[in-house]
Amino acid sequence: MAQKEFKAESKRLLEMMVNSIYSQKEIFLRELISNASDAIDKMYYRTLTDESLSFNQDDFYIKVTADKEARTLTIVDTGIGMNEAELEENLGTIARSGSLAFKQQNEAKDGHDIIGQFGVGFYSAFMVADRVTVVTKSADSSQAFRWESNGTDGYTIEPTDYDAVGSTITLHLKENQEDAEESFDEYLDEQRLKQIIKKYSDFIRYPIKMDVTKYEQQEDSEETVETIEEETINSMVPIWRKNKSELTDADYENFYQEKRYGFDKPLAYEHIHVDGTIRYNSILYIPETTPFDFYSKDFEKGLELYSSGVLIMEKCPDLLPDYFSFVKGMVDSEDLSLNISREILQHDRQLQMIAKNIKSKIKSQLKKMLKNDREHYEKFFEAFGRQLKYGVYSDFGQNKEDLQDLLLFHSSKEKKLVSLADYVEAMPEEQEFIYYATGSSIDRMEKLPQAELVKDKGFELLYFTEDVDEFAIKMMREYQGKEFKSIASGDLNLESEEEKKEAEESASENKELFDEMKSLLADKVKDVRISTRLKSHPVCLTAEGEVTIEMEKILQQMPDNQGVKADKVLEINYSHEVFNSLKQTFDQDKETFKLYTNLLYNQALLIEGLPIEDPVAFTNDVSKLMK
Ligand SMILES: Nc1ncnc2c1ncn2[C@@H]1O[C@H](COP(=O)(O)OP(=O)(O)OP(=O)(O)O)[C@@H](O)[C@H]1O
Repeated sequence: MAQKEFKAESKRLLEMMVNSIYSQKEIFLRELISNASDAIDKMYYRTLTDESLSFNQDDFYIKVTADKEARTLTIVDTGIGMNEAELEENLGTIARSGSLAFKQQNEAKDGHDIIGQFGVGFYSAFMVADRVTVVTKSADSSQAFRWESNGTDGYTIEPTDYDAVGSTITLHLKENQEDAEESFDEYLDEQRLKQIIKKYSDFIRYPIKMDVTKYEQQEDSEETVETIEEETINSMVPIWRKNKSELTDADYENFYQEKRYGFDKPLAYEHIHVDGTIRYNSILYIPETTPFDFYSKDFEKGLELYSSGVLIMEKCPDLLPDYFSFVKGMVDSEDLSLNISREILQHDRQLQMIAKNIKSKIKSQLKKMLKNDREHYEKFFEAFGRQLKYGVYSDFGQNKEDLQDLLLFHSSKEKKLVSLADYVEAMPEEQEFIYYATGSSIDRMEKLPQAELVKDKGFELLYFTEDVDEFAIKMMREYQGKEFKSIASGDLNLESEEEKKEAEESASENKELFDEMKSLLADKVKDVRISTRLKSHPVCLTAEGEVTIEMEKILQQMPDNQGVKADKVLEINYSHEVFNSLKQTFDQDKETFKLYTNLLYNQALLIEGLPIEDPVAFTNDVSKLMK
């Protein structure tokens, strides 16, 4: 029989698994039971919806058997099974292609325990076993197959005999290691197995059976008689049907992990029972960390959808708006039909009502967290805040009202994240606008010449570091009647009447000078004018109109870049001594005036983080100054 190699990625993951010193090896059982339960879910659904199949509740179960002599642990399920191609596909490779890269990346950072951060799945069996055998027959095939592997040299697949549809996974447990204080015997121990099943898999909806030893005292003698009885170990009541008061944080955490909603811990959860015009139970989770593929096109949002306890869809996208796509969890409703197709489901009124209800629950949960548990909220926002900002921006801003109070931005004054409500509340009476700066880092924005005057007035500035920030804010236009104002565009309205008059006078006095500069920079800027926003710096670039310089930078990087440009304005600080030199050269030395104009323009580009069009010419210009 030919031995097949694991795919390269799987091989590396297996090595990690086999050599793992991960402390909680017991979770392998949770993973295998969870797979068994998923397989039964599929079979259960099929027998309920296919009239040619007969339905018998007792047909659906998982059985765990330990054989001390053979040192094997067996997990039998009556699920949907796998055919040869599925065996190959599912157990010879790893489904999620990006996952290994992510694991490796994080392994370096976090050391050995990283394996525990992932849904280790089927391969976790190799943490405790040195050989794993899977015998399985698919519901769609008359031939059964046997897959076997020692976890290192690849695997074999061969046809075999197996009566029923379903799978049997046999783990040949590793030898105990004397020096490593590791004993794999514990996974043969009845009590220990019961304890692990109770701990992690109590809410599995199908019976998890075990042959349990019972001791019975004989009536008329001292002797006890040992009998073996099959017992269901788990309580089987799905967690979502239980009362919140019966459940602990650990129960919700276990469910999250058992369901592999994420590889981390949930940051927050919400258990919802609704019993009115719509009826449903739901458990929703906010993960602690951003899934590695979250901001990629491969990420699929959605909640598990059950109809009266039967799983009908693994990821129902219609239950979550895009901006809450990070939410994980499930919904179970009696009001949905089992046979509903994906297309019809989308238009189902009940489902739409549930989705609406869930949306508002998530929103209020987040608001509550923001108000009562800022530390957690900031953690959440760090992981998923960008998605909320996209939410404000997308769909032509129709969700901005829903989301605006969930946003946080860095504040120049507070040196931490503030909400828009915090900002507005702290605004001095005379402050008209919500000021913001955009840039690649806070450090850079702190030093922006345009920021000086705003800060000098005692006004707070919001620092936007993410591409989406300014687009989102432009969509909002205002918050609580206060307009957003970029410090690098338009009129900031900061100067007093007197200052305004002075600036106007200087502008008309120096009209020719500015006209000359403008014509020298004709293809580069739309205007050159006196600045009312500068204090200690001689120049800056600003933008007129809707597109700011930062937006131009972002739009230029987009694949479908349509060459959108900001209308740039070179602003000159007329109180700066550089302006006096400029005036002098304008009157006496046109060549130097041209040189200064170019230098000032290029300085302004540098401050904005924009590339200098001709760096050689620029350095030549600087050299000329030194002569
Ligand atoms: N007992 C089983 N019966 C039928 N199919 C199974 C069984 N166990 C595993 N599989 C199949 O093998 C696949 C791989 O399982 P594995 O546990 O490695 O990952 P997963 O469950 O898909 O995802 P995760 O990475 O979240 O664990 C499953 O998706 C399923 O299709």
